[in-house]
Amino acid sequence: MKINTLPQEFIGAQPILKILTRAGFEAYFVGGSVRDMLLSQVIHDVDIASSAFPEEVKFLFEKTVDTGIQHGTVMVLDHGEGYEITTFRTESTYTDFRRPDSVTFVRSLSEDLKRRDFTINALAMTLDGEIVDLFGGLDDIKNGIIRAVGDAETRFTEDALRMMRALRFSAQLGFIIEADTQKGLIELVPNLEKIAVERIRVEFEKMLMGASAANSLKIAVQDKVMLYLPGHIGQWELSLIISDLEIYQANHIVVVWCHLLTRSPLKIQEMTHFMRQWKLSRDIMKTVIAVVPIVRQIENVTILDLYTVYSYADVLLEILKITDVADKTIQHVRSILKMLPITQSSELAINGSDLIKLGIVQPGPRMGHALKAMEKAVVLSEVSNTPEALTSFAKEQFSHDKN
Ligand SMILES: Nc1ccn([C@@H]2O[C@H](COP(=O)(O)OP(=O)(O)OP(=O)(O)O)[C@@H](O)[C@H]2O)c(=O)n1
Repeated sequence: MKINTLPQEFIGAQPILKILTRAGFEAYFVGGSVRDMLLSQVIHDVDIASSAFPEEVKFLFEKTVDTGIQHGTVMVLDHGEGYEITTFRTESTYTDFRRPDSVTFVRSLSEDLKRRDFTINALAMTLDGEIVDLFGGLDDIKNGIIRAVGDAETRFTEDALRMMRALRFSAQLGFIIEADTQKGLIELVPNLEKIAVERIRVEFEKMLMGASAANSLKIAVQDKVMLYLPGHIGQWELSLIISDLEIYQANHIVVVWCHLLTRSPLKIQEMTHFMRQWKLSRDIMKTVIAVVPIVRQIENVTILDLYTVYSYADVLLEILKITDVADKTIQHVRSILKMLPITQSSELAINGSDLIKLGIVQPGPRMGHALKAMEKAVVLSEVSNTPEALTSFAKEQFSHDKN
């Protein structure tokens, strides 16, 4: 198969491939960029794989940076753009970054492609758009299948994170996981415990933001993946989360965590412990701690007796259909927001430069604090949103502050 009109992202990198091939090396576009182009998705980084060894790449190009030389990756700088060139290699180098592996460089593209995770990620493309498909990746893209390259157990043993990647790609692309690949996953899922939490978290978050998140989470529950992830989310909460995700998915990682914890019965202290287990950033933890109690109050979530739910399922579902809890909550939040004097800080009647002109606050770190205080006072209707009211409020509050 040949792609006649290459997307811009590849055209910019074509001169790099030309230099490599003219010097007698093989060079291809590989990995996610080729997959995303074929799926008409946004192309992120264009990766290049080559038979040239790192020293040979550095000899051929004027400006290079050793971004991952021990793994065979050199970045070439060209017209302000950076392109990563990785030498064809055999062993998996995807294991935990805290345990650097030995890498064997090879001169053959097929050796390189066959140690990649899934057929859809094991496609290569030549400089002029010819697709190299050694493992049926094109058919799998057409038919919507996540299939390990060769033997699934071997691929998952090389890097257990690939099991999370299978679920993540399945959620993002709406692809099914092929039977042998799923069998390998079920077999090797305990190996997830050996993987750094940070790596698992990235895949888990991407999975939950995918359009088919509900389906992937269902598989994760059925195949016991959830048992090997940090923290503990109970069966009942998981089923709630899955049914939420069937309709709507988070568009940001903060929303992912707020959603999960809203559905959990954890108290604040326990939530902090759970989030530490997942090694979430301070910022995300702070947001979750602020947002979740509010959402819970609005929804008035109660912990239900599972057996009662089971016994009265039909009646309960009918009542829920009628009361439509989620929709009511959204309307409630919207009506609260509508009643507030402002919806964002830019609507404040005076701004930072007004405060400077009035000589109340000097430019510097106190400015942010002063603006936040004005915003909060207006939102809580302690001060009217007029220049006069805000000026006297600011004078009273801040003019004695030292800048
Ligand atoms: N555990 C992994 C990670 C990556 N890869 C290979 O390395 C390529 C690049 O990996 P990465 O940039 O992590 O992911 P992408 O597939 O590009 O996907 P995304 O950009 O959506 O993360 C993949 O396509 C795949 O061929 C792999 O075989 N095993």
